[in-house]
Amino acid sequence: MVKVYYDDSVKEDTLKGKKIAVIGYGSQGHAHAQNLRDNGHDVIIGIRAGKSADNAKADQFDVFSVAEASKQADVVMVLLPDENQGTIYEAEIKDNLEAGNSLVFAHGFNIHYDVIKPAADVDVFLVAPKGPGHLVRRTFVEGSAVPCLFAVYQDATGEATQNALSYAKGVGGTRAGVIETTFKEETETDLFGEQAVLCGGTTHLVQAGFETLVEAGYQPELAYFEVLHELKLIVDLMYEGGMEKMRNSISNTAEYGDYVSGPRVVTSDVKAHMKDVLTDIQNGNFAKGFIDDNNNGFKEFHRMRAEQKGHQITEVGNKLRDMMPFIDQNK
Ligand SMILES: NC(=O)C1=CN([C@@H]2O[C@H](COP(=O)(O)OP(=O)(O)OC[C@H]3O[C@@H](n4cnc5c(N)ncnc54)[C@H](OP(=O)(O)O)[C@@H]3O)[C@@H](O)[C@H]2O)C=CC1
Ligand SMILES: CC[C@](O)(C(C)=O)C(=O)O
Ligand SMILES: [Mg+2]
Ligand SMILES: [Mg+2]
Repeated sequence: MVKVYYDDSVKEDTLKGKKIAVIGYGSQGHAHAQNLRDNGHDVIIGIRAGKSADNAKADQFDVFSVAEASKQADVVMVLLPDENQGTIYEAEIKDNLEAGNSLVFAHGFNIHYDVIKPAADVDVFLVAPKGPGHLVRRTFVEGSAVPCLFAVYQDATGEATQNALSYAKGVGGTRAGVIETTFKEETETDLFGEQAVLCGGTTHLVQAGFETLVEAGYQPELAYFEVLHELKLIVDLMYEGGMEKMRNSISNTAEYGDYVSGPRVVTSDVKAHMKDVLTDIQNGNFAKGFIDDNNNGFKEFHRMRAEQKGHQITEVGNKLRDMMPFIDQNK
């Protein structure tokens, strides 16, 4: 049985009194920095000039360049885009780490795929929230939390595990549960989850459902409510009580249709394709494609982003959400 760490399991808050530099103030950065500070940690921000830096200053943080923050800190948490971490680490972080410092990540990508090769005298660990950064902050403020994973890649001081747990507690993760993993397992499962189910799988399932209804002559607005808006309400029930609670709340008609038609849509072919996706993650093909495209100015990424934005579901959704003031699109 896996050990799950909760607040009570982390007796030694070893990072209290140490200086933590959060590098980057985007989705994860703003949440880690604010949650850690609210839990009594000493946090500074390392960031370039621009919107994120302005946000960090507006949130009353001391803001420095990436190099200066890395130099001042005992713990350097790298919350930059994965595709830029290698370059910024070489230019601004590497030479500012001292023996015994901690180099920390929220995703194992750059260590696992050998982009960043840290010096042997620093601790290297990850604390990876299993949820979007804005929800890491929102749930923390509401009194709950997003669960986290932690993993130790390199333990130079002998204190890396305790420090990782102290960090996980600082961002609120131990309120919900924190599980130990490895950089390999975190990287591969996170990439698989976001590609096959959480993001890629879900968006393309929703779009296919929307297109099927619209192409059959049904109203696009109705199709949006049916396959996108209501998805949240269904997933909320699964979040609260698993598939059982959701199936208990829907009609018998819907539950019967779930069993009869679900497997007609998500066929054994789909699982075979999922296995292909996992293989490309495990053998490094996905990482190579992502890194190569970034080196090529992200041409393919920007083409796909523009194509998706042009889909009819975007326009219909924007119009319908504008009519629902209780949905705060800027939250
Ligand atoms: N998004 C998420 O919810 C999750 C992310 N992660 C991981 O967390 C890490 C951060 O991802 P995420 O929060 O999405 O990243 P974001 O893109 O939201 O934020 C990146 C931050 O890095 C800053 N930045 C970019 N380039 C530079 C630079 N050259 N110098 C200094 N600062 C720079 C950006 O500032 P600017 O405004 O100036 O561009 C921004 O503040 C990644 O490893 C990711 O895999 C893990 C779990 C979930
Ligand atoms: C699901 C996407 C994610 O892995 C996350 C929010 O956990 C990410 O990389 O943003
Ligand atoms: Mg994730
Ligand atoms: Mg991810």
